[in-house]
Amino acid sequence: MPSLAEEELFLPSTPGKFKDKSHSMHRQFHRCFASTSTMFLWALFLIALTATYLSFQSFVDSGSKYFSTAWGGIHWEKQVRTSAEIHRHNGFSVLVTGAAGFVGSHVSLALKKRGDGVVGLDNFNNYYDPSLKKARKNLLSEQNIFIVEGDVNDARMLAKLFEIVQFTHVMHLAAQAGVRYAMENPQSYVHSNIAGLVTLLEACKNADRQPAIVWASSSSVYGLNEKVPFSESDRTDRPASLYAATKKAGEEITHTYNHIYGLSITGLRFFTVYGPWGRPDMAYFSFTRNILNGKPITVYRGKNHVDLARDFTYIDDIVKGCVGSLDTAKKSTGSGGKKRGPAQYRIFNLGNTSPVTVPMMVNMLEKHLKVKAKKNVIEMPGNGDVPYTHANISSARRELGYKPTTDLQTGLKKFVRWYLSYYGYNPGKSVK
Ligand SMILES: O=C(O)[C@H]1O[C@H](OP(=O)(O)OP(=O)(O)OC[C@H]2O[C@@H](n3ccc(=O)[nH]c3=O)[C@H](O)[C@@H]2O)[C@H](O)[C@@H](O)[C@H]1O
Repeated sequence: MPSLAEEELFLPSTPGKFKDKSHSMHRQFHRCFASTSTMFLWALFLIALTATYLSFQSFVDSGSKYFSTAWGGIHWEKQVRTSAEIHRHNGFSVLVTGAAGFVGSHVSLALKKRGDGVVGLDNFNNYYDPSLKKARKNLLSEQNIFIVEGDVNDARMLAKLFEIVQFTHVMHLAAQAGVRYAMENPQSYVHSNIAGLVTLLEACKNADRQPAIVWASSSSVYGLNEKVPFSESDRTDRPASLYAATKKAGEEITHTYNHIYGLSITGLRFFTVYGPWGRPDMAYFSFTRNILNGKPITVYRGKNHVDLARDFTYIDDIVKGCVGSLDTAKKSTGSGGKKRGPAQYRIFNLGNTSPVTVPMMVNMLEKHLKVKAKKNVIEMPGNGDVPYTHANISSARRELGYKPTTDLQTGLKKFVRWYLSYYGYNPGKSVK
């Protein structure tokens, strides 16, 4: 029997009307039944809702599988195969990720020129003007280098590429670059530099002939290290930006894949790479644009009015370092996900070994552009920047034959010449 309190709960809300007890119990049963079935229906509804949400999530997560029609098909496979063809004795077939990027496009052209097979991969994202990436793509296409449009997070697409081509090497340059942008869009760094790296390493480790991997780390891993010049054995456990932290994480992640699966790994710590076809987000590039447009530039300065300095490194020198790394990389030892012996693991600084202050760099630009800059000098905001970089390159010199030959003055002259030929002297034209 229901208690009074329970009974009261089921009393009709309309007061003043008499109901006999059996009638009331019958109604209670009905109400009880009705409420149980309502709850059941609600539960069903919630389950259906959760299932719909989860399947939508996985649909979105594997977005490129469903949204991208940019890869696959007989014609696409033929383009990949043709692009990967080797045209020299003992040549390589290299998958270059980030091939429509600054360093990626230069490295791809250098490899193709000497007869290696090159297949590019790029997601053409809009971190900076995608039309510049398309222009680089056209440049590569003129040299018969095909760039697959896709993301390194797309495991199915990578598996397909490895099924079509037995890559001897992977030059992994796809990344979310930029030190300060990490505060605006932290997730993009995790997506490309961590998740994307792992997806790529998984594909490499599963390949039946595992490729040797050379990939782009960064000088930013030295973070708050004060010992100069920076040597590969220096501390790298105090990153100053999320960008640096993801690159440092990349070094640890590649180490585990080397250790567990026998992948041959070479990590290259690039020092502020600049030159023709460069990245519009970098200071030398955006300063050039602003100076030509008569707009002010913001020059950061360190504590106590100390100028910031960078070991600016010219693109052609970096390309030589990349190619030298590929040439000296030993084979991976595993196959199909199984390690068969210890594999090579290396890290090199690729810098210029002669830091130049940012105001000096601006002076050089003014000279080449023949225009005076309008400078706003402000104290460096706490946005991930480090005051000074300087590479010790003795390891790269010894093991890769790396020897930078272009000083900043000469390199900026070449950059300005390219900039003017590409954009024209066109004040008012905006470059993203
Ligand atoms: O070696 C690296 O690992 C990194 O190099 C590059 O980073 P950075 O060395 O920071 O280059 P970059 O932005 O050109 O700033 C140059 C200088 O100008 C100063 N700077 C910058 C912007 C500005 O508006 N004003 C200014 O003074 C700024 O404070 C700095 O002192 C790559 O972008 C990065 O992807 C990564 O590869």
